[in-house]
Amino acid sequence: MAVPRVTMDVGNDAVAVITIHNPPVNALALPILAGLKEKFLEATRRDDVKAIVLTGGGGRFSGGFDINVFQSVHKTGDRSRLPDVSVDLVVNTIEDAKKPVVAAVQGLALGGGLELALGCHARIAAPRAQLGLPELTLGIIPGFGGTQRLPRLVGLPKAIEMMLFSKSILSEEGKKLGLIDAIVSPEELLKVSRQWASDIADRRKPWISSLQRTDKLGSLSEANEIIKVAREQAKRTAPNMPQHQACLDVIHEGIVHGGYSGVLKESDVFKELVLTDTSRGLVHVFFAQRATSKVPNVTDTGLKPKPVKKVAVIGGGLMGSGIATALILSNIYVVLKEINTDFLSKGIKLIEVNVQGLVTRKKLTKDKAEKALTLLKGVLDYSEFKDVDMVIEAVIESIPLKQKIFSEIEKACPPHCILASNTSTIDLNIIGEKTHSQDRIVGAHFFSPAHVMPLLEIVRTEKTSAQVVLDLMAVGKAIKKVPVVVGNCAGFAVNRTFFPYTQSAHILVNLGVDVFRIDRLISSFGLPMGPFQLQDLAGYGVAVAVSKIFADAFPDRTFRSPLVHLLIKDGRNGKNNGKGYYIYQKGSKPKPDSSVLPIIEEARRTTNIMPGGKPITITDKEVVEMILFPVVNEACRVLDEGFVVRASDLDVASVLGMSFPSYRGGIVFWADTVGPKHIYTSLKKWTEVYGNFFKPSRFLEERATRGVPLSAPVSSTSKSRL
Ligand SMILES: C[C@H](O)CC(=O)SCCNC(=O)CCNC(=O)[C@H](O)C(C)(C)COP(=O)(O)OP(=O)(O)OC[C@H]1O[C@@H](n2cnc3c(N)ncnc32)[C@H](O)[C@@H]1OP(=O)(O)O
Repeated sequence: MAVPRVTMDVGNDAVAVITIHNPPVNALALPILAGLKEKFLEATRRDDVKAIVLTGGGGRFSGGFDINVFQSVHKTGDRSRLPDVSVDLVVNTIEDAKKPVVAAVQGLALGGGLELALGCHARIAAPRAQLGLPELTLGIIPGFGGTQRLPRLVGLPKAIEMMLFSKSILSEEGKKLGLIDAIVSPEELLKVSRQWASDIADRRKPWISSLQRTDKLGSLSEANEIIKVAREQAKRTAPNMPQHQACLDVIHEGIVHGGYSGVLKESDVFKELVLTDTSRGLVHVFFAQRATSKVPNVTDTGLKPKPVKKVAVIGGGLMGSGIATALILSNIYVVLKEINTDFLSKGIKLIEVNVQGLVTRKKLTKDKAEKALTLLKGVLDYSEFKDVDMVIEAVIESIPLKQKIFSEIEKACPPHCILASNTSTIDLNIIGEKTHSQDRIVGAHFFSPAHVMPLLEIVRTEKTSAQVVLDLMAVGKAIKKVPVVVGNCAGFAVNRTFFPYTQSAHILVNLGVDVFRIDRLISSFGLPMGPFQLQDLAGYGVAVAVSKIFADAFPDRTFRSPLVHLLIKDGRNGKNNGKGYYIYQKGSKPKPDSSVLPIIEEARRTTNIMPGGKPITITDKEVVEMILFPVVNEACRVLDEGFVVRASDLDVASVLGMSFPSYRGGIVFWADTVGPKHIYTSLKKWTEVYGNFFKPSRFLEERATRGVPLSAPVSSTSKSRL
């Protein structure tokens, strides 16, 4: 691995080009920051240098401060590892240098990388360079002066949008906003930047310190109003995260007391936020997500992914149409197969609606939408399957139907074709039982809506070949999903881990706890909605089918709640027919439906589990724990039985597939934050009172007793299914 370094070359034009070399993204590791200081001081000292250009090697300016440093601060609690860069390097050494500095930006300038460029006296960029301050996604705020300089260059509303929503822009937009001074081709970038720096030194171009500017800030009252609106919005969109309000506090400081005062406050707040649980969770998710692309015996074997250009999707329902949408949006040719013209046109219509929805929400241009739809072809037979590289079956969860389809596609497709199923629960060995192609059979489990949700759970059986897994991972990345490779068991890793979630919610209701209170508490914890609203959204058919599969697979820990059947008997089917636990009316938010209460009473009478026939008294915290600890318990079994490569894969899957709050780091990380011992003793106590559903797993018991985190690697004696 190349050693991170900073180089300096001084040309005949008396311009020193200082270059950051730290592949792949030129992260600002501590030696890089030290190297920058040293080279800037040297350039300032040398008489043969009149101006400086700062750039990054390998076609990228910089992906920002080295996030590994945050991780080591999280492990040690030692904040002194965070360097004092903002004042010492950016203000004193770069912005206040006696020689002008120009940033030559290409590829990307993110976080601390962009902040270095903001401290320069001009910025020249190559086309389509990505510029942004995504620090809030790591639970912190920009810490190298970005909260002060960005508003001064692009105005307060745009700067707040870029920081609070971590929204990056391209250099073309940056030019329009005044963030970038000129856009030139990559070949010309250094030449023009050197000339620009020379021109500033010779006073042919203005020498501007961003921190001193106030022309784009507007009046104090305007600024106050903008910040107030942003605060209200952040309260709604990021209620459990401190960094949003903190960022606005720091921006406000700079508006009221000047940029330098803002920089000082920013530096303090940045360091405080690094040690919050939010930052710990988000930094963990950042690395955990990247770790999912490393799969032992697959990505370390020297195999290369084979191109997948044409995919057949079988079934044009909600899932099939979503999957087809995701594929065509990434330029993959799709054949959609249905059993009759009526279903086929419905499937195609759903895809068109999906694509149009993205255009309406401004996530896709009209041109790209039209181009994507030209890649779709609807068919009623297998004749188009003769040259497909992959089939994704997405029909209803019926074993005989899936077995029939797999026998047919084995004959209809070329021998290299990947045979994937989007089943969310059925054992893949059973699906492929009637074929001779077990090595090509794999699960491609998308989450609904498939063109929006980022997770792709790749289910590998003992027979699936490494090449097939690798190819599917590559397809997943090509369609902008995060592929997580898991083993083959009932519900696979994600649905299996989360099956106790709805179950425990039903136990609580049958113990006398109010459904709407449960939903409110789970939403406040950070999931987008509670278990009952989620059940309404999915429709009760799904709830019945899924609970049957888990009841068969795990009868010892299944709670049979009569509630859903009673709701169906009452003519309810959740959001589908507008009536569930909530009432759904077009254009308004779901309203709790009090007429559901007698049905709940009936369920309670049937189960009769309330101690002494009276509703239990329980705190808000206990409600959340009684719903989530059984999920942690199941996660422990999934880890113990070796169905995921590493614990952090379950964290990523829970965040991207189940919308578990990323700022809590994912299900296992959160459990370790809460403490295995507390989880174990709580489950044990509930088992005594409420039965075996809560019984702690062997893995949890052992780790809690030995004081080992749940995320610590599973011992090599355990059986890995991967
Ligand atoms: C003081 C400052 O204000 C604080 C900061 O600057 S905090 C940092 C702000 N910057 C960011 O948040 C950017 C984070 N990085 C990214 O979003 C993306 O990595 C990227 C857009 C730069 C590149 O994406 P992509 O090309 O898909 O590559 P990706 O797989 O993500 O990253 C490549 C490698 O670089 C590493 N990396 C990326 N950015 C990094 C960073 N800022 N620090 C350390 N490592 C980083 C990744 O961990 C990965 O390592 P691996 O190969 O060992 O898994």
